[in-house]
Amino acid sequence: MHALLPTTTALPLFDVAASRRIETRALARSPDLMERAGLAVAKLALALRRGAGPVWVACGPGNNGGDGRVAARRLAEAGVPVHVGDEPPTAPSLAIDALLGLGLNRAPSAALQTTIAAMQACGAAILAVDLPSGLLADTGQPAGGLAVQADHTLTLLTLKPGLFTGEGRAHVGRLWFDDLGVAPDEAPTADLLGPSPAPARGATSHKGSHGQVLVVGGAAGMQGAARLAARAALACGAGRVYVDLLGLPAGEVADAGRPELMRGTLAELPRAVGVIGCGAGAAIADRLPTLLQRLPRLVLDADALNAVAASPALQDLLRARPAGATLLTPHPLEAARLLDRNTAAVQADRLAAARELSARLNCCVVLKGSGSVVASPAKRPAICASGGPALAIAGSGDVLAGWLGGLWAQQPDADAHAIACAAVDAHGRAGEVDGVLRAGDLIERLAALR
Ligand SMILES: NC(=O)C1=CN([C@@H]2O[C@H](COP(=O)(O)OP(=O)(O)OC[C@H]3O[C@@H](n4cnc5c(N)ncnc54)[C@H](O)[C@@H]3O)[C@@H](O)[C@H]2O)[C@@H](O)CC1
Ligand SMILES: Nc1ncnc2c1ncn2[C@@H]1O[C@H](COP(=O)(O)OP(=O)(O)O)[C@@H](O)[C@H]1O
Repeated sequence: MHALLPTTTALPLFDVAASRRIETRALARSPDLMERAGLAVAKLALALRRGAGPVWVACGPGNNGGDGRVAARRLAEAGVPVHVGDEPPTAPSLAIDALLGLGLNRAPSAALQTTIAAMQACGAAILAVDLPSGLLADTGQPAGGLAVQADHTLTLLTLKPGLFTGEGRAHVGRLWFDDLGVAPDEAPTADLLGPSPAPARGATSHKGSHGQVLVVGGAAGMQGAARLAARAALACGAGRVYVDLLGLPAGEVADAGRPELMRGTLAELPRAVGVIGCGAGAAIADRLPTLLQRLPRLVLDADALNAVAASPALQDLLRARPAGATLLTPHPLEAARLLDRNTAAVQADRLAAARELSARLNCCVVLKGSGSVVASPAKRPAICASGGPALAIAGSGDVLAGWLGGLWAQQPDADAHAIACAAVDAHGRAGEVDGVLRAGDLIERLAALR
């Protein structure tokens, strides 16, 4: 058993169906899995309980409750006062949520809701067994809108996608993992991202070795977005970064605060990585057909995505591009527009939405938000484990778009999926601070962690 985050390596994720298959095969070899699960819960409970009061174990009707009952027995054997039941004891030293795990298949019943509310109000920390009760393991959504908000979750046997995306991070608290001694024996449903190495910079390299980025955006009044993207690409290590600012005459300086940035256009830079759409406004729609047909590698964000959503012709152009050459970075509302549905429907199953969009448009898709999802046609999707609410700021998406472009410029042989996985993880790690960041500070943190 160990605390899981931050992870230093990529890890496999398994949805409910895959977890059940792995569990079934493991049970045939080792029928004592529930004993192991309960023992692991008891050990963690011993470390987490505060004070001399009883450990309250709330057990549900299935095997999740079975884990809880084993944990209660083990704690009692260790001399700890234990209370098993739906109502809290006086002054509990810890509450163990063993109501519902993988078997959750509907909104918690009224009786379970009462127990969940009592647990939430009992004054002790909550340790959830496998999953916070009420949280759907595949999507990270609370079934029927209600799920335990745990202080700790000890997940068992497999890591499930819903612990990391959707509302998962708001419910799991600190995440612990015990594989119960079982090595997964099938391919994962998705990968949990770990850090990727920064692109190498050879001793004799020069700026021409590190690629070019062309940021197209910045309509009148929105130049900041394009400049943030350009500054991020520069900080990432791209050799030369140019901006085509739609709202500024060509002779005007690219960015007075960053003299390293240059003005440029598609005609001058036919091999650059395009970062298109940051602060671009509606004018980008007319530019997109040429950009989509000419630039070999493209990152589309913000207004470029809205233009694509509104135009079947642009969608056809996207589909016609080679595999691995295009990266889309929608937030949930932009993804909803692209999929012609509402934001809640996208959030209800983020993995599925990202996969569907990537298949429809033949692109790598980064569906942003807590637990960003990276999906590409014919590839296993990935979920970002890093990041937090400090990233919920204006311009943080522009910084991501620029970082993606900067990374891709330096790694011309990498496909969109690999670039997306590396950049999204780095962006998240740079955003792990208390309080809030400003987008400019985020760029500096990204550069420092590079
Ligand atoms: N089978 C095994 O040996 C192992 C099972 N494990 C545990 O078993 C859990 C899965 O067990 P189960 O498949 O029995 O599933 P659960 O215990 O999660 O829940 C299934 C039961 O809850 C009921 N239920 C589902 N949703 C409900 C709702 N919203 N309101 C009220 N009742 C609801 C179902 O009708 C069923 O009776 C895992 O999460 C894990 O904790 C682990 O111990 C690992 C080994
Ligand atoms: N609570 C959060 N946890 C993790 N990442 C977050 C959170 N809120 C925002 N982010 C990340 O911050 C970025 C915000 O992008 P976006 O919504 O496009 O912002 P903007 O348009 O202001 O640049 C995305 O990469 C998103 O995943």
